[in-house]
Amino acid sequence: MRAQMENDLRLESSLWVGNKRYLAVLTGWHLKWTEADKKNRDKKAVSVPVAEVVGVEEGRVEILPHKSVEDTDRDFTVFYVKRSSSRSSSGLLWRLGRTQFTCPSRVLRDQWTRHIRTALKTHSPLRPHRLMVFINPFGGKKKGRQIYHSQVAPLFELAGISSHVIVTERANQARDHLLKKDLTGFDGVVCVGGDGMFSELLHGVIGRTQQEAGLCENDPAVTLQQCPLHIGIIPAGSTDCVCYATVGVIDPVTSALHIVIGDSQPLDVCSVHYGPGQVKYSVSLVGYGFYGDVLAESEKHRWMGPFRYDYSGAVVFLSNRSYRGTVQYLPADPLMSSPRDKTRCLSGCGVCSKSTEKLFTNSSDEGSLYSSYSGPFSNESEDDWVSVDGRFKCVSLTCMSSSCAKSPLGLSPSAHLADGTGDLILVWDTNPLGFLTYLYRHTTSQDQFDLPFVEVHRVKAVRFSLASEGEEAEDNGGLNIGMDGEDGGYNGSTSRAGSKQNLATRPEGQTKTSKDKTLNPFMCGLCCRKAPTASVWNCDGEILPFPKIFCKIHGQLVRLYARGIEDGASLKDCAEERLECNRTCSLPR
Ligand SMILES: Nc1ncnc2c1ncn2[C@@H]1O[C@H](COP(=O)(O)OP(=O)(O)OP(=O)(O)O)[C@@H](O)[C@H]1O
Ligand SMILES: CCCCCCCCCCCCC/C=C/[C@@H](O)[C@H](CO)NC(C)=O
Ligand SMILES: [Ca+2]
Repeated sequence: MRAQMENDLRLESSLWVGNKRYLAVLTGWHLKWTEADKKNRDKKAVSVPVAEVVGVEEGRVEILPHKSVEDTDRDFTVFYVKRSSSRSSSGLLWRLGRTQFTCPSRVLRDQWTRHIRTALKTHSPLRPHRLMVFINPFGGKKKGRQIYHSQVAPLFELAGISSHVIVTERANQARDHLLKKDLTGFDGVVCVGGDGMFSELLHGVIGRTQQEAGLCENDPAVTLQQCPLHIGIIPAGSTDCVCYATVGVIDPVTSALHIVIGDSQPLDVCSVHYGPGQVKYSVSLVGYGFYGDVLAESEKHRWMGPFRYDYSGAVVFLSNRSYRGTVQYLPADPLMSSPRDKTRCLSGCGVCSKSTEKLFTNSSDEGSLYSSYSGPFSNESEDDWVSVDGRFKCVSLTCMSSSCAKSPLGLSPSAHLADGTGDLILVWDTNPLGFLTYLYRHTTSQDQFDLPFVEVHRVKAVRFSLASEGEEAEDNGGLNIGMDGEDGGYNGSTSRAGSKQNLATRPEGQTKTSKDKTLNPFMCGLCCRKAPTASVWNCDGEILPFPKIFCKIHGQLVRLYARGIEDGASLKDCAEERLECNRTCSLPR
């Protein structure tokens, strides 16, 4: 059947590109053209997977930066994905490649365009035909509209995608639209903005899917239904962490091309249950302590634009806070992978593919992806939970590496996009220099987990609650100085929650005295106020002012128009220094 289709689509002709003659061959999977010299010996050859052909047009056509069409009888123009490596990021930049072919006759030209279009339909079933696009005109540097109209819309038009564009007028408009309005006929939704806009789409798409399935998303016991609508991200925000961690570059053209060719990347999602029966979703960071405080501080300075995070980071760092609490987690299967295994989740990741088989019972059947998910944990008991009690600088949970321009390897460099787990990072209270070392290592290829006051666990679920008032009063608000070890390092232990050996594992050396305070050069008056006893949660850039939460990772709950990070030159540098590639398939597909 497949061979028959392959044969029907096959086309082979001698065509001209400029003033050179080429042998052009279209099979079901590739379009290849090979330069032929006078003796017909092969010279230069270009091969483009059909899956990466963007479109074909009659005549001599140009799209970017401006559209121009010369309507000639014997010419056709093929547009496709062309890679160029970029040293400043971890992935590869994609550009629109273009080749103009001249045929000996109009009949042959029409045969070529027809065959290429049929091949696209046959081999790229996930290419979108209709998209709903939400533009946040105020995200990042406020260039969302311009980015969409100049760099993205022409590509959508070339690929024959019809888009319904909504420029938002208020926060949560995109989310509400997805929850309430008619979405019939749309293949996917796209946001032009930052992580906050992505989060709106995430909530809208997940909420809508559960509504339609008659499921109560607020109930932590419910196994959520996979979302059929794909999400595309055109980066135009401040951090653009989700885009960076799933594509490897912050580049609107690259992201638009991933959408156009219908790439599909499953993504783990963490549901965060808080307050009286409420839920939020996160893919990049559920963070308490430092990251919560930075977000709360940065919201006061939105007018600064993307710089607000640097400013607030410095303010919060200088205030040197830490918080007491109890963290409980359900460990993931250690045989599958580990956050310290120094691998990296790249396009075609083997760990994620193995997880697909585990997460979905009939993974060989594509249609079953949305129906037979077995849930993040069905067999575990209370005895499987591990409980940790102490004073923390920050507690972070991330479903993916959360790499971004500031931290090219991310919060957890070996985390996976679609393995059904998250990485829980506990940074125990330490002195300012120690914590600065931890933060600084995010910006380099040094291992931020190789510090005595940091631990990381691959998990399926997490609970957090504040210390009781008595415990908190006992050791509130102190400061240390000096590097790790005796003064601030962690030497606590953990216990199984269910085994009731429990808790009280406060790291030694963290008793705060007034003498410590007088020694601290970072005080600058900021700490003279009584330190707050509770922080807030940062849920992908949104503040959750409820300390007590329950988080559960839902493997591959949504799908993005992306394919994970492609191995680029700069990534190779990282790999040589510290990380090994665990990709199982070679690209392009
Ligand atoms: N028209 C609008 N007016 C005000 N706020 C909006 C509007 N449209 C969307 N928003 C909200 O603005 C918030 C921030 O937007 P966005 O994420 O696009 O940019 P950012 O905050 O600069 O980037 P990042 O989230 O990557 O740091 C989002 O949470 C979104 O809910
Ligand atoms: C001395 C240098 C210190 C530099 C510290 C760099 C630490 C970078 C860590 C970045 C983690 C980003 C995680 C992403 C979070 C997003 O969900 C969220 C929304 O955009 N962004 C923020 C900043 O909260
Ligand atoms: Ca994951």
